[in-house]
Amino acid sequence: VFPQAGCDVQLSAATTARVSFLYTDEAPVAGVAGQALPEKVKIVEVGPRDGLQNEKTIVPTETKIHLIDMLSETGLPVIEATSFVSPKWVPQMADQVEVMKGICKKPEVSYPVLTPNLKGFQAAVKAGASEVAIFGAASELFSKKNINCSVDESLQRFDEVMKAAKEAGVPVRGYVSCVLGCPYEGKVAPEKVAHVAKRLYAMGCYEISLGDTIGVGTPGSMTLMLEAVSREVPVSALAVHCHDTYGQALANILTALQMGINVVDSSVAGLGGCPYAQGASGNVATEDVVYMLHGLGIQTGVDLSKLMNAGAFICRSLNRKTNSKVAQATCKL
Ligand SMILES: CC(C)(COP(=O)([O-])OP(=O)([O-])OC[C@H]1O[C@@H](n2cnc3c(N)ncnc32)[C@H](O)[C@@H]1OP(=O)([O-])[O-])[C@@H](O)C(=O)NCCC(=O)NCCSC(=O)C[C@@](C)(O)CC(=O)[O-]
Repeated sequence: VFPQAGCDVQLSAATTARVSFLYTDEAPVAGVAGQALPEKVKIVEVGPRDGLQNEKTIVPTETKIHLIDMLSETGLPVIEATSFVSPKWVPQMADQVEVMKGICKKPEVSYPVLTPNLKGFQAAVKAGASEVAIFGAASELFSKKNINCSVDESLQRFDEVMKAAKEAGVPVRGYVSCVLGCPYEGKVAPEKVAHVAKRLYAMGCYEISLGDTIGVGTPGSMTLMLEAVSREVPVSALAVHCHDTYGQALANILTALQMGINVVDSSVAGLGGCPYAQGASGNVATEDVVYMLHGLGIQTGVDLSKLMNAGAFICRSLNRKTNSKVAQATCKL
């Protein structure tokens, strides 16, 4: 029977034997169709922020803290913890200070937070954040809806954040949303994405995460977009951030890996969606990304079993089913 709200993955010995292939990272495959793949991939877990920001009911702060603490035990190197945005715009993130102060930070894990402007940056640093992310868009209308300013105005605001971050020695990641489509403008030209990515990189962002905010991309559009962006920003500084609305996220990620990208954003249990992109489903599930990468013989450092327990915990807490295919399959075995 499929449980209503996730399932616990404390497997019996017999079941473990049947599903042990799920946990191996010793698969021999080094490439697909002759394409070189990276040996290691850095996974940026965005569940506590991107995953929860769209929840209609306010998730208790203790639940958020417990989720982050569970994720910290999985071997994930980066866990985006919360965002320092206006509580009027995203009420779910209003407890950002309590979350930052409540989590047990592990020295080997980074806990970046979103900061749309200088006010957010200053509050984040005060709350103990040692890494932040700024978030722009390749689409004018999305920029307006999401952060209430044009793309150019947003870049000016980010410049202020970058200057303050440089002074404080805080590394900054940059997001570009709507890289493969916009909920308000439709198709987005790869050149627009490349332009914003280039500006963020030139400002000093150490990594640019390319967001398929509404999950409409395919390996074809992903290839064209990455070709354009990689003419302006080194591939080694790019990450992909795929929502799975059309079920294309894993295929798109594999395409990105084949093009030399080795940083992938994902969300435990596939939680999430963007409050300013109606109908977009969550990020690709971290469990599914880890399963695919380990199956390709690519190291992530992530313990899939512990990750699935974190996914089961948050699904139980939110009283919903997991969106991870791997977690669903394991529950059925
Ligand atoms: C950017 C603003 C603040 C502009 O919002 P605004 O209304 O234009 O800002 P403002 O400067 O005019 O200020 C209005 C009020 O907000 C306050 N304020 C101003 N800044 C802050 C701040 N940092 N923290 C707390 N409060 C703030 C400010 O103090 C003032 O308060 P009041 O005087 O009315 O009481 C607003 O639009 C906002 O918070 N937007 C956040 C939207 C958001 O979080 N979206 C989701 C994240 S992006 C995403 O999910 C995509 C991504 C990253 O995952 C990648 C992908 O999938 O594509």
